[in-house]
Amino acid sequence: MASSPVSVSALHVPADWRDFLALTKPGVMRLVVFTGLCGMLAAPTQIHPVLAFTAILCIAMGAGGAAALNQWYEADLDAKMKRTRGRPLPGGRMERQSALHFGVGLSVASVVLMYFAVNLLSAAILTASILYYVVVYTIWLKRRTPQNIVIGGAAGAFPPLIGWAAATGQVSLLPVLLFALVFLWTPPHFWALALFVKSDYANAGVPMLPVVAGERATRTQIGLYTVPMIAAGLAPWALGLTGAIYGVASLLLNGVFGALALAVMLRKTGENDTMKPEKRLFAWSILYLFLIFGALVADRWVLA
Ligand code: HEM
Ligand SMILES: CC(C)=CCC/C(C)=C/CC/C(C)=C/COP(=O)(O)OP(=O)(O)O
Repeated sequence: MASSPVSVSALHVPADWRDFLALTKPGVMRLVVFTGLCGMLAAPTQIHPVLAFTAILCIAMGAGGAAALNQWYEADLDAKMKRTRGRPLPGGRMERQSALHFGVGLSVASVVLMYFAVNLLSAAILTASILYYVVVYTIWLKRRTPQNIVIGGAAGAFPPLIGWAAATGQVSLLPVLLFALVFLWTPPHFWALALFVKSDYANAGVPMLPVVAGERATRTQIGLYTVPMIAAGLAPWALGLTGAIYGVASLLLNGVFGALALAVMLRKTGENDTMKPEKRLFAWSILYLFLIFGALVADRWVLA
């Protein structure tokens, strides 16, 4: 595996537990873990609480380990971006080797524990998502193509499938629709952010869509992905796989998402633009996913 060229500041402060925690990207991973938990709770079987806890712990460890490996590989990029230059590696608080050992250790432990404590299928999908994030997205696509997050984004869509597979030992239509929802949600989620941190990616030479194809094309793509995302969000209800709680929540949440995405799509950026609609869409994308997965679980448990 090729390692990336690194130019980080000289080590000055030794890493402590906070730096290892930061390597797991806890802000992003709480939603990843939440979608995994909801996938598990929406399944039509009741998993033993100890097994459920173990499976969620494994998803958190796997996602955290993959995030550490992502930062091990791209410490050079992180050092060039305002948003990421304070991370433990570019900040000079940790050796790359430590991040590598931590990332590999957590990832391997998560899969082994999932296999022995839960089941083969959930361990296999967890392995696929870790490899997908680290190898397909981080190492292969991120520096090469503006489609990096469309193809690579599948990594973040696996957790609901993992949760479902942990509870049932199999995969069916509903978790596949949840996979599709997160997969189609990722482009509007990320490109809304990329529009207002465009210069960071340009400085680091990362070919994100607004840098390579421009703002206009990015706004159009946000709109184009939002349409099938809304369809995937409504499908569990439209196909009769969920009840009225999910149906009503999904209509409302997708309606707001559609309106905010349309506002971003139709806009032209002016001088000294504060990018409020883009920031609003990005913030809403996160709340949206928490709420729609929460509604799925409420639907299953309240109407049960
Ligand atoms: C390739 C796909 C994705 C890319 C490139 C991406 C990129 C980003 C970036 C750059 C940020 C802002 C910086 C940060 O807090 O780290 C962010 C924030 C966030 N992302 Fe994503 N994201 C992707 C997929 C996902 C997925 C699948 C989830 C969850 C299911 C997710 C959940 C979040 C959350 C919760 C935040 C806010 C973090 C906080 O408040 O600290 N993202 N994303
Ligand atoms: C179970 C399992 C392995 C789940 C993986 C979850 C996953 C792939 C999440 C992707 C979200 C994420 C951290 C994107 C950041 O992109 P980036 O790395 O380009 O962001 P950066 O610029 O902040 O480093």
